[in-house]
Amino acid sequence: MSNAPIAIIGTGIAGLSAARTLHDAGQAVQLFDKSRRSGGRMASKTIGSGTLDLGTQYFTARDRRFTEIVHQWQADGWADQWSPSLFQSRDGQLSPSTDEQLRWVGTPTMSAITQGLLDDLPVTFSCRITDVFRGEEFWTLVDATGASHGPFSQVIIAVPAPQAAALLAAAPKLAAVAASVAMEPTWAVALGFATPLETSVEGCFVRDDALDWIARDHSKPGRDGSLDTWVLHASSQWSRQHIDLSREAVIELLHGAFAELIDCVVPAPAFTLAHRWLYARPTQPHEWSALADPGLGLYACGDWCLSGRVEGAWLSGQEVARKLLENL
Ligand SMILES: Cc1cc2nc3c(=O)[nH]c(=O)nc-3n(C[C@H](O)[C@H](O)[C@H](O)COP(=O)(O)OP(=O)(O)OC[C@H]3O[C@@H](n4cnc5c(N)ncnc54)[C@H](O)[C@@H]3O)c2cc1C
Ligand SMILES: NC(=O)c1ccc[n+]([C@@H]2O[C@H](COP(=O)([O-])OP(=O)(O)OC[C@H]3O[C@@H](n4cnc5c(N)ncnc54)[C@H](O)[C@@H]3O)[C@@H](O)[C@H]2O)c1
Repeated sequence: MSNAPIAIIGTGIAGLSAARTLHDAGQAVQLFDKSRRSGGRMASKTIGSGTLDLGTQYFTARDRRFTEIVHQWQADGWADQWSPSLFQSRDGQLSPSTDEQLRWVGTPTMSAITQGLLDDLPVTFSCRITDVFRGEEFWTLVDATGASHGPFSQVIIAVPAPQAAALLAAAPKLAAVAASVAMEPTWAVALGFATPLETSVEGCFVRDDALDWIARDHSKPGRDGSLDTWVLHASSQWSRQHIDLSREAVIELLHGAFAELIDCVVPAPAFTLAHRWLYARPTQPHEWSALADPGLGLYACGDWCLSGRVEGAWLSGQEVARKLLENL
């Protein structure tokens, strides 16, 4: 057995779930991410004095193992329950839609969870891995600048399926599985109002043309900042149809749809932002848990291996760590 560390590509919840478990089992890990910080689709955006959750809005916990870890995160101060005043909108009709479901958010921002998991594990940010190849004994990673990283004993790829497919070239069967997963885009828009909107809506499931979900970000626990902030998510279909639209045009259209939907006057926002998530969610859930070629030492995990939600991504990371440890 070699002393070379295990490389993990991706510091979203799946990669970090695996990293933490491997580290706790005494394995050395080295993480890489193309972004400047951890979180992936659970990342939060800093806007002036506050922050916004532009991707994941909340998460639910149905699996016992995930429920236990979420309670641990709550005890650590990284997560808390969010009980928004919930509505739904169908055919332009807004109506209350309360339920009993427990919903969780990171505190004070969604990214607090991945930051907590990352802690002081070794990580290289702003490093897009473009090639993963195996020599006689060890793995080497190559980044977009052409620089090499290694040697590594094993590699875990924890990125969205279409990006994972290219990095799994050394294991064609795994690459083919990843390549078979279609992922849908989501346009996200944030609006900040200087004066709070006069509505009791804090979250709304929408089934109209453009929008899919709206949330009063400011209503989540631990959020500060002076603006009344809202996040709007377009439906997969609308996002696909408007995939190449400019940010300004997307803000204008979704702001218009929001103003039509909400039951109050919507003044001009003091702040706007648009973000395009190209690989927001798999078109359907899968039951792979994680992909593994133990002989080679190449593994893959991510939300696309399970439910396409935070819970599925975390469970997939657990499963990849379990498989890897089992094969050491
Ligand atoms: C708009 C939106 C709303 C959502 N809402 C919810 C919700 O309300 N509830 C819920 O449960 N889930 C929601 N989700 C889904 C949830 O965010 C994901 O299921 C989960 O965060 C996926 O985690 P992951 O670790 O698998 O992938 P990611 O979070 O995508 O992490 C992958 C990481 O890999 C990095 N990366 C990619 N390619 C490379 C490369 N070549 N080299 C280096 N790094 C690379 C990326 O920068 C990223 O940090 C939402 C997603 C989006 C986009
Ligand atoms: N936009 C994206 O890219 C993206 C990606 C992944 C997940 N998501 C969203 O994340 C959420 C996570 O799913 P979950 O199962 O953890 O959460 P959940 O149980 O709250 O919601 C699941 C789905 O059930 C319906 N629903 C739930 N409560 C409702 C209510 N009170 N009134 C009306 N409809 C209600 C909605 O259609 C909702 O999408 C979903 O809403 C999903 O659409 C979005």
